[in-house]
Amino acid sequence: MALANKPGQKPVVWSISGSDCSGGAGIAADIKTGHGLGVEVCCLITANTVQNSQQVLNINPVNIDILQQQVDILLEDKPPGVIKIGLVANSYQLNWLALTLGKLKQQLPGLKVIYDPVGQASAGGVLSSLTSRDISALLPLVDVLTPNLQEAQTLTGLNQISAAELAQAVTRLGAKACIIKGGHKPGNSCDDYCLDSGVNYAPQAGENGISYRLTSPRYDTSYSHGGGCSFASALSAFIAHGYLLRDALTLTKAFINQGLSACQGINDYYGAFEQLGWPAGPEYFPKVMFDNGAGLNGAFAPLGIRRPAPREALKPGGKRLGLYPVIDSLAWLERLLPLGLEIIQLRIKNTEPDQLEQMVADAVKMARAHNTRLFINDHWQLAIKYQAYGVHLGQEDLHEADLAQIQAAGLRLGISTHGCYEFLLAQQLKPSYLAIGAIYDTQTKDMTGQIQGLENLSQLLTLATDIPVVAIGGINLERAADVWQTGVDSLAVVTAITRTADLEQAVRHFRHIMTG
Ligand SMILES: Cc1ncc(COP(=O)(O)OP(=O)(O)O)c(N)n1
Ligand SMILES: Cc1nc(C(=O)O)sc1CCOP(=O)(O)O
Ligand SMILES: [Mg+2]
Repeated sequence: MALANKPGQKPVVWSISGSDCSGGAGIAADIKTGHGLGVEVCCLITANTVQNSQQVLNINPVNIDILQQQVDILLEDKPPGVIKIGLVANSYQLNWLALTLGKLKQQLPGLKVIYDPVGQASAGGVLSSLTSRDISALLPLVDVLTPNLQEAQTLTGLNQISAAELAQAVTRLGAKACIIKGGHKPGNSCDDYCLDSGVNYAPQAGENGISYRLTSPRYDTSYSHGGGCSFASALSAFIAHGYLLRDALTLTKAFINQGLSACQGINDYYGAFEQLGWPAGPEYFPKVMFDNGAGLNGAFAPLGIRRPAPREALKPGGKRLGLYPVIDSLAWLERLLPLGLEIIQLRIKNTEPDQLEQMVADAVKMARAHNTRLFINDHWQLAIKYQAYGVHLGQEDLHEADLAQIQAAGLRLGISTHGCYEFLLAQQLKPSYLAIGAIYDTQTKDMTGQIQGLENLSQLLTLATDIPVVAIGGINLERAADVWQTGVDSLAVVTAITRTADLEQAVRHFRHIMTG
């Protein structure tokens, strides 16, 4: 996805919410957040509220005729990528909104709707008299609902159940995804729980979607008026930029943590949340809670320079790994091994089990004879059986493979990631390398919705630790220098090797780029 921050290229978010005259919440929060995150915010104001840090005096709903005129005129030249809904002040507005969203969704097929069900001001005071029954009429049109724990309980009428069960109850009411925010729950950490039943393309999502928890330490500050609105508007902005929900939420949490951290320790004045723009440091990013039952404590072995020493130093002398061909046959291996590459992957798809086993056995023997590090894609049991140098696993495989067994057998592990959510998740397993893809569109595999681009790759590299990073997807000789200059440790390629007319020359050119 491209981060279109330049004027004229900004994604458009419509904010349908109330004005807060004290400046912290509602439309004010949405505009400040949108400005910081490179989206254009169009404002459809539902109410002109009278409030300060202590109380809400009046709501003053806006007539739906005015809202309808605004929809009509904006559709002419600023159609939305995302609609963010905040305060819906009365049932007229709610009914109008349900009708209007239904029409807009038909007219604009990619449109996403994010709804932050604002009922109460954080200073105290009721902002909307709508009942949960009223609100539930809107939910089938909502892609992501962002209630806090209390709002989710009110909406579903369910108490004393976990965030996971609450999120399920909310999605049963019609919302495609639900994020239960943990900001108001006491404790040292702040956990947000997400159930995504299919808002975005997510290859590992099962029938019931994916669920996860993002956790961060709690920031001690009451300087957070408008934090809830800013959360939903940041999420809207990231989704408008084209991020998958899981990445948009991870970035949103980092955005919120960054704002709260700027006011850490300030508790004597009830001020507005600080919208500081794009998250600028790894310290603001949450931990992605993940459990595949492997119970791993340690790290996988680093990428030693040559077999067979099992625990050699990571990238000795700071040497980057360079070219990483990903091939599917012994014939390719035979041609590549004499060229003295540091690392090769055998990626075999759709081959009969006996033939597959023989191929893995032979490949391991051949690579060992050339002291080349051979990773086996997918087939981790065979990799262990024949003592390959390493295993490469995709995100889906992480839930099925026995990582503890791979680690105990002394094999290295490489993991594919596609965005900050997967990157942070995989980083916790301390693999031998992390792959990021797809950098560009690729002919080799359907990577719809997961193209990172150089900008996103560079941002992900700011989250990297000392684990080497491999870039993959659409990399060829013309693009190699740009990708290499981001600072990745390796370029993994399929077609740039397998479709070249002159293999030796292609390898030589790649090497030249990577030493330059
Ligand atoms: C270096 C590298 N990065 C990513 C991949 C993709 O692996 P995976 O997600 O397991 O998908 P398939 O390759 O199995 O289609 C890779 N193979 N190598
Ligand atoms: C196998 C694979 N995995 C990717 C990922 O992003 O995880 S992209 C990809 C295809 C790489 O092939 P080529 O170099 O021909 O574009
Ligand atoms: Mg795989």
